[in-house]
Amino acid sequence: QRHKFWETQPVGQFKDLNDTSLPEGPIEPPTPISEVKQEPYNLPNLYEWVTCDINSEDTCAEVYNLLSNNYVEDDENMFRFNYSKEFLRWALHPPGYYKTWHIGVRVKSSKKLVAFITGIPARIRVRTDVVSMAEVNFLCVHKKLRSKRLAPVMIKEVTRRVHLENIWQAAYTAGVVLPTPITSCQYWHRSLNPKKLIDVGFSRLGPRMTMSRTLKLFKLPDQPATPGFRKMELRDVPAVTRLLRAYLMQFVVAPDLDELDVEHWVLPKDEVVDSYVVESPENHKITDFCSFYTLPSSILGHPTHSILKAAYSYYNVSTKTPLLQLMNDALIVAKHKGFDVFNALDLMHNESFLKELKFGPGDGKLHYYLYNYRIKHILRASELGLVLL
Ligand SMILES: CCCCCCCCCCCCCC(=O)CSCCNC(=O)CCNC(=O)[C@H](O)C(C)(C)COP(=O)(O)OP(=O)(O)OC[C@H]1O[C@@H](n2cnc3c(N)ncnc32)[C@H](O)[C@@H]1OP(=O)(O)O
Ligand SMILES: CCOC(=O)c1cnc2ccc(OC)cc2c1SCCC#N
Repeated sequence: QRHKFWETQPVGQFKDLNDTSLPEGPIEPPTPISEVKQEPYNLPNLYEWVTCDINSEDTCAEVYNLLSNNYVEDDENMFRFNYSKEFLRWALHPPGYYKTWHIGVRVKSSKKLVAFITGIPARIRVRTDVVSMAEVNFLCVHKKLRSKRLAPVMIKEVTRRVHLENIWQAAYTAGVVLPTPITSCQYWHRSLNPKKLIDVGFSRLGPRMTMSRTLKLFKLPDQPATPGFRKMELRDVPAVTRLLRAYLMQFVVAPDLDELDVEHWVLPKDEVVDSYVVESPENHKITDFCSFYTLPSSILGHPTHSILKAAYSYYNVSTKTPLLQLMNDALIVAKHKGFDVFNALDLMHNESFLKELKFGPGDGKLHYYLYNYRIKHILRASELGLVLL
């Protein structure tokens, strides 16, 4: 089908899919900063650009409300992501972030926030090439302003502002197929609170399964099984950074994280991100770690349940504890914290534990994209080491 906007962009085009003569790497060269468009793109007359300061409580609340009412819903409109304000502050303020990459659109007269898009800087390795990129996320147009070609303007504006910082590549994900995915991942879900998932209509009682049999099937121990399994602390950052850097080297695409990045992205933050290390009881070495982030969803139109508490598998490294046991401990602590479901993508080595730990496949796919960077062959999900929020 015609992608009138995406066909104009430096991204892998469907028509080039089998052309193996095209080299891997940047599609277009950088341009001199002086040649980058200095002024913002034109918006339709009623609207104006605004740079959103997420540190401002009022602005953060406006962004939260826009996303809470207008961001991504599943195909059956059962759920809508409900990123919290503290999560948004975490997601948008990594080391080296640019305020100017947090872009809103307001109605000139009412000042109502009606659209949003963000970028954050990241070093992403593609094979042996470490590239400075923007991770683009939280693209949202108010439901009342859909199908007016606002999204391409939002995308061009964030691209322009990223170019002004001499960055020429980006990484992003979407539930929709666009030109052209570098890989596609499947979501998997592990029930922690099966009764609630059945109540809301996400899960159904299996054939020949009673509710009590179902509760028993998903029951988890009260405590983790691994000796030395404990919450990650600031003092663990150097060891966890070493573990994570070594582990991510095996993937074709992965973030290049230093200690400051690990401190920001992986250190526990209440109601945002949880992380655990295994400290070997005999020599006190950190041998493994696991992490998951908190992303609730609104449950749409349900009489008694309004919020789904979902944990999302983030980065996990096992060097001594079997990954299966490490992830089962993650399920145990997530259940203990009151999550209803533990979600994971089938990237990295996740396939090795999904079925055995009673995850079920979701019906949604998550497609990964690079902007202005061609990959010769589409990757297997297991070659991907990048989790975007
Ligand atoms: C060097 C730096 C480069 C930085 C930039 C890198 C690229 C960053 C790219 C962004 C990454 C974001 C990642 C991210 O945030 C994670 S994916 C979540 C995206 N947000 C949502 O799904 C929220 C609910 N939906 C909406 O708000 C609207 O439907 C949106 C705003 C999605 C589209 O608004 P609309 O009113 O429904 O549609 P029009 O304005 O009429 O525009 C139609 C055009 O938009 C194309 N479209 C639709 N959905 C898209 C999507 N998710 N990515 C990219 N493009 C998307 C579509 O293919 C068509 O183009 P085509 O005609 O060529 O097919
Ligand atoms: C119970 C399992 O489903 C979800 O956790 C969930 C929750 N909220 C969403 C909001 C928007 C949405 O749009 C694609 C999907 C969900 C999903 S399924 C895909 C995410 C995962 N795992």
